[in-house]
Amino acid sequence: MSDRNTARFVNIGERTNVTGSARFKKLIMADDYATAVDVARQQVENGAQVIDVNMDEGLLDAVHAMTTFLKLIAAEPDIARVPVMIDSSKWDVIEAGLKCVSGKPIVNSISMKEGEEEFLDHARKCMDYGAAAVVMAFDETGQADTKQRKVEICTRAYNLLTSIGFPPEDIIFDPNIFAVATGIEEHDRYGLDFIEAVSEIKAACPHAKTSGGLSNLSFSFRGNETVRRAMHSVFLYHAIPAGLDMAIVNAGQLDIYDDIEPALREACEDVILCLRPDATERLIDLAESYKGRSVADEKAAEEWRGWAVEKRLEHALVKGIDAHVVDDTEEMRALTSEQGGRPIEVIEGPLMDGMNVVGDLFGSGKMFLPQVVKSARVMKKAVAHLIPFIEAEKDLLPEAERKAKGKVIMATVKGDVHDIGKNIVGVVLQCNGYDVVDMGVMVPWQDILKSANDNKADMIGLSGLITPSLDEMVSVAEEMQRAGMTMPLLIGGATTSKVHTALKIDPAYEGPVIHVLDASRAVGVASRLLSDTQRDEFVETTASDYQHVRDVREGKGQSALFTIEEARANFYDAYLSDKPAPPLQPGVHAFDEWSLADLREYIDWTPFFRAWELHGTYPRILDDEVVGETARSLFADAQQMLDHIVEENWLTAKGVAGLWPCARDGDDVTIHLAEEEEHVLLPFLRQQVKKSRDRANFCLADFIDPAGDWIGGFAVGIHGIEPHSARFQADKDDYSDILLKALADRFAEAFAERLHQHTRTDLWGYAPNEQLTNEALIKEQYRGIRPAPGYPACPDHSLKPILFDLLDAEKNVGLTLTESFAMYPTAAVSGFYFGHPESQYFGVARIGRDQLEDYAQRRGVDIATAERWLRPNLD
Ligand SMILES: C[S@@+](CC[C@H](N)C(=O)[O-])C[C@H]1O[C@@H](n2cnc3c(N)ncnc32)[C@H](O)[C@@H]1O
Repeated sequence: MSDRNTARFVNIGERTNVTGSARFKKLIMADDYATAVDVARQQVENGAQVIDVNMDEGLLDAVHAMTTFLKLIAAEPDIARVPVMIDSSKWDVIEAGLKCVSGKPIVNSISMKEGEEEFLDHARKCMDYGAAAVVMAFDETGQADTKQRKVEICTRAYNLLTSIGFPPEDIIFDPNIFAVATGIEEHDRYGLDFIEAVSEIKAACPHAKTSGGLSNLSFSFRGNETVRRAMHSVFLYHAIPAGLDMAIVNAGQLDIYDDIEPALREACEDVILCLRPDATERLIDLAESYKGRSVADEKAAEEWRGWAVEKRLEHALVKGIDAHVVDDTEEMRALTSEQGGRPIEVIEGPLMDGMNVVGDLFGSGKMFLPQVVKSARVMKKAVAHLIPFIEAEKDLLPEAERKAKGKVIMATVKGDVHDIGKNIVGVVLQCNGYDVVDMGVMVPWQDILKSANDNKADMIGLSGLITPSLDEMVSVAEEMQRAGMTMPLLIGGATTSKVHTALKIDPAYEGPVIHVLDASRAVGVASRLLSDTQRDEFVETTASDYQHVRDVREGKGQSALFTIEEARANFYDAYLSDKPAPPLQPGVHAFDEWSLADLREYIDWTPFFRAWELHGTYPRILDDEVVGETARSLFADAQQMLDHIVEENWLTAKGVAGLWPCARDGDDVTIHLAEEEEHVLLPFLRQQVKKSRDRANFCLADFIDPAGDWIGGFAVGIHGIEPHSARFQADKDDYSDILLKALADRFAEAFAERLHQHTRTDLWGYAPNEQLTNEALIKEQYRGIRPAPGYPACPDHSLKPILFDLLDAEKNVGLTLTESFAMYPTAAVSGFYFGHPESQYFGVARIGRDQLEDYAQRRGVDIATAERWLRPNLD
């Protein structure tokens, strides 16, 4: 905003509002009032002259929260010097608040929504407390949207209020700021109508003031802070001279009008003042180039655009900025051509030089994965621009091919659908000059071997996330051996390990086998394998390292096991009188479309950063000295994509939860499906490793009463990523594609958390009054557990078909299982619910031959099948 405007304009701080600030909400929900008071203090320090306080949140006792908070800030002289705006849609909360404020309060808000009588009743109460009141332009028929309605309603309210002696200087009209640039034509005049209405209201209602909630205006640009700030400043620049006295704003976030980039300022002005029919489109187009940029970035941005084209390309690659890369690549190509050069030289010269800088920074730990993936996106866009030129030249110069450092076949093995890790490694290799043939997911060994031969590949990289994939990788190695291949085999993915690679995969194949710990090691491994000078030594060192792992394992012997009978005798003796009461709502409950906006609040962000190989706990990671900057930028991009996902309904969250009567029968839990007179057996495994006397040999069945009890199950899945993923891939945008997949995974986990909570409070209802913050949920500070098949307490993935049948998960959630029991869509979670207060997670670990045979018999399968299912728990 301009300096000339600020003098008499009043900023109302908006951060002490649980509906508008996730952080403030978190603090209040966690009863952390001390930090919440600091939020108010910061608002005042940042220039807020009034602070708006809102505690309208379904799970909160808003009266209690409002009174507690107001009393606390009343005791802080540096905060209490500014008036408080008590903001609630509930009158009892407002009245409770009025009782706690010592200075002049402001009520936000009253209106004629419920008719004149209630309006005047509330107005009289405000007068009793000496409070000013925000009067919304809202009447019995709804909110005022046009200028005419705004003026009409406010004038009518003014006449009513002054007729009962309400002081006109205590009236603050809020004629509703609505979102503009939404793409809906009727919204085009919203900004202008507000500004013009303010001017007319001020003329018609002497001494009354006007206000508005500014953040609505720019709602269409959520996540794009630069554009939002510019819109707000431009809006105020015009609304204040028209008579706007105050607005609810983030006081620390207003730009100086004259400092806004002229093109952006003009585009905002066109939208807000409705100056041209294509104003929205123009602003949206322009907004693209401001995405994810801070004000400091922008200043830097202007500077680098003046550099020489080679430097600009390098800068774009290192910073991952794709906004101008096609123009710059074209400029470079034209320049090269003028000097008699060929288009391929643009790749081999400046683009590869830039990527080498990226590679060096990544290799030396000065750059991190998300940035590298962004750089790769820039590179791909540049290369895509050059390809037609290179191809057009091919007839003339058939040898004009890019010389790759090597060719790598990448695949997620048969039965597995997870590909985030594989995609990240693929991108990292590509941007370091390797040709990557990405075969996708669920690839059978036959196809992998064929593609390796057809493409004359230099190596194969296998990826997998679930434990059955480990076996599949052994099969690929065996088949490569049988086919007489010699190329290196790279192994990666969450459940893979150096030990498993050394013990199981390496012995199956005589060629080099290398476990790649994470994407940051992939380039180092690939380059050493292809280096004339380093290869032999690297292969030998790794092989002897793996031999050493095998020797140690051999010499160490294995932990002693109880017999299965001894282990059962040492079961965990839960205090069964504490078992949960029967559910309030037994049976199966399907949820077709759980609100994504609700799930967003339940996201656990720490694993999100881990997926991008940024290690640290959220939110501290954002301030981490080393990775903080990258984490913040990645997080901002994630928020921006989340805004789109939620507002434009990109994804659908489907879930199902079931609660069934059951009883423990040895290590089985028998579920009684009453209506069908049918029994379903859930066979669990028991720890067999010898324990000292006071430690039990756990089995999940131990948490269930043999005399009768209840157990639950759930499955959730996130649908709908495909069209968006395809769009990103078509746009050569791996960064957004990986981001989307990682966010879909986050939604699945958040849904599992949310549904478990709903089960405890409502469906099962054994914890009806539970009120935990998201942090407490993530720390599992609730009663009960939700063990997932494939995880250590129930490691057998083959329990999933049983669970899916009970829940009818295919129909209710649209989930299917691969032959290795991986769930599809990939962003999915399933598991059991145990409600006993002593139920806990543990690891089954190694089991004996006796339990294997017993388990095979209980499941009604042959030993070989049981062996396949339980392989990770055998020797
Ligand atoms: C993998 S984390 C996921 C939650 C995390 N907040 C997230 O968003 O990614 C925790 C879940 O894994 C499963 N889990 C963890 N340890 C387990 C164990 N020992 N046995 C069975 N399931 C386990 C449970 O389903 C638990 O809720």
